[in-house]
Amino acid sequence: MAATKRIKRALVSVYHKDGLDEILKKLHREGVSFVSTGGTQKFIEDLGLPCDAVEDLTGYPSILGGRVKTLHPKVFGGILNRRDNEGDQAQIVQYEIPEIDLVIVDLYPFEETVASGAEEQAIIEKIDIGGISLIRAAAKNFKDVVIVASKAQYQPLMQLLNEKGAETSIEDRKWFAKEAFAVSSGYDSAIFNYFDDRQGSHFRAAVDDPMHLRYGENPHQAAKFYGKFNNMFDQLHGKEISYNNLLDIDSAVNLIDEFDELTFAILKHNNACGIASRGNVVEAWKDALAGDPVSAFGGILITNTTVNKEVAEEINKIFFEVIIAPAYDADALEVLKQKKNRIILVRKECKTCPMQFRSLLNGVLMQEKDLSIQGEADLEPMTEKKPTAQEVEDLLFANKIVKNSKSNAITLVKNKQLCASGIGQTSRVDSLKQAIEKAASFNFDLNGAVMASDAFFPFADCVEIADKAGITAVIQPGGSINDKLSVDYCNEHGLAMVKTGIRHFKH
Ligand SMILES: NC(=O)c1ncn([C@@H]2O[C@H](COP(=O)(O)O)[C@@H](O)[C@H]2O)c1NC=O
Repeated sequence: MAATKRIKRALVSVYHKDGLDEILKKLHREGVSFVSTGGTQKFIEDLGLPCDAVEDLTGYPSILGGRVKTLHPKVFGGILNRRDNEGDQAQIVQYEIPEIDLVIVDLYPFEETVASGAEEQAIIEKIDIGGISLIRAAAKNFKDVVIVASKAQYQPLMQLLNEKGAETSIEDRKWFAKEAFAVSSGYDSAIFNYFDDRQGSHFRAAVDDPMHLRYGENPHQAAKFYGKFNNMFDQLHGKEISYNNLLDIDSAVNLIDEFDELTFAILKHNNACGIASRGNVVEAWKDALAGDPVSAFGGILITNTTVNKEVAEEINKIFFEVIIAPAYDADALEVLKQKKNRIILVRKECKTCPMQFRSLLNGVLMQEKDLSIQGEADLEPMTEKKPTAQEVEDLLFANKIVKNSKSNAITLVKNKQLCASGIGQTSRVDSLKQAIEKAASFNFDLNGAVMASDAFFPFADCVEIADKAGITAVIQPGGSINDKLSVDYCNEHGLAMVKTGIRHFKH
């Protein structure tokens, strides 16, 4: 019980004053006295409670336009002195420093100021110095001091006061200290993001309000998303987003962003199982669905055009989890909302993070996102036969899909429609065989189709299998010491092959 402490004096310095009334009144009833900075002091006194001015404690006024108000040994000595350290105690007596056992801070709203589009000078003034120092000091001395570092901790503090009066245990204080360091590290990360010219692009484990997810990869795993989902999407309908939903949504967005033409795509487990570019949304949907109507069940749908009622009625014939579009006609929404759980998302104008992170072992991997897109000018012919104009369009189309498919990946395309992909196989030959078999099972005629490979061909086996399936043109990165084997085969059998020089592994 030795670690139980009673709060006697609180330093309160909050930017937003709301939400504190009941806490302050309760603390007052428990005999706690207050010391406060200008605006907060006025707020406390307006509640009819006594409050000392921090200026009277320090003997200094607030100076430099409020940049220095609590930064003083009388304040920090009162927080940081170790109650069981003789030297510390002698010094606080010598310098007449009153002890402070509770610190309540609500920091200057830095992120909100940045988001409001304010001028740089206004933003810089919202970098809290005194408040963050108070938080760090009080959290460091959690053995003796309670730190309430943001409004999010008002409720736990109120609960504590209701349960125990002004008494706190070491466990209570340590919990508040942990929360305080989450606030201070999140705050500094936000400031770093502002100064970093790749804004928002780095890993911020400490963002203040992660999005709660329905569950993780499996229902027995809890999960959170550290990001700003609502900046990217408006959810119009459906159940709470899950971890797998987010992975699929990310894959869907990355895929659709490759296409300028009107396109519809269906994804399952992060890979496209159907995609087509067409002159109107109904045709695009129908030809995407034809790619693999079996896998489409329970899939993620994405398009880069408005969803109208006609296509909504077509889509409604199958079960799917999520639909993403830039806009929906009102009558289309009525149709899509018929199923209660369906997640309907409007994609907003908002950039995705240009960096990728992945946790493994005891750390986090970071890499630039694969943002390389190949156009016609990037295609280098490798064979005597050159691809036709139609084949070039299909090769570029296939290359965009294979880039967004799990390696080893092979994609077969005809007339800007995905015929089939082979994905996530340990050998490229297996990927190709899987794709050919799948295309056949959905009645695709591969004569005149094209093949994309996410990495080079070490042997001629893939082009040989492709040729026998009717494929007439191939796109690949090139760069194998054995490129010649595949090129020779294509020359002997009249296939066109182009290389891009860019590998698109996706593990
Ligand atoms: N400069 C200081 O010494 C200082 N001490 C506390 N603050 C902040 O001042 C705000 C409260 O000011 P007021 O009580 O005057 O409204 C709080 O957000 C607190 O985090 C300070 N301001 C910025 O650093």
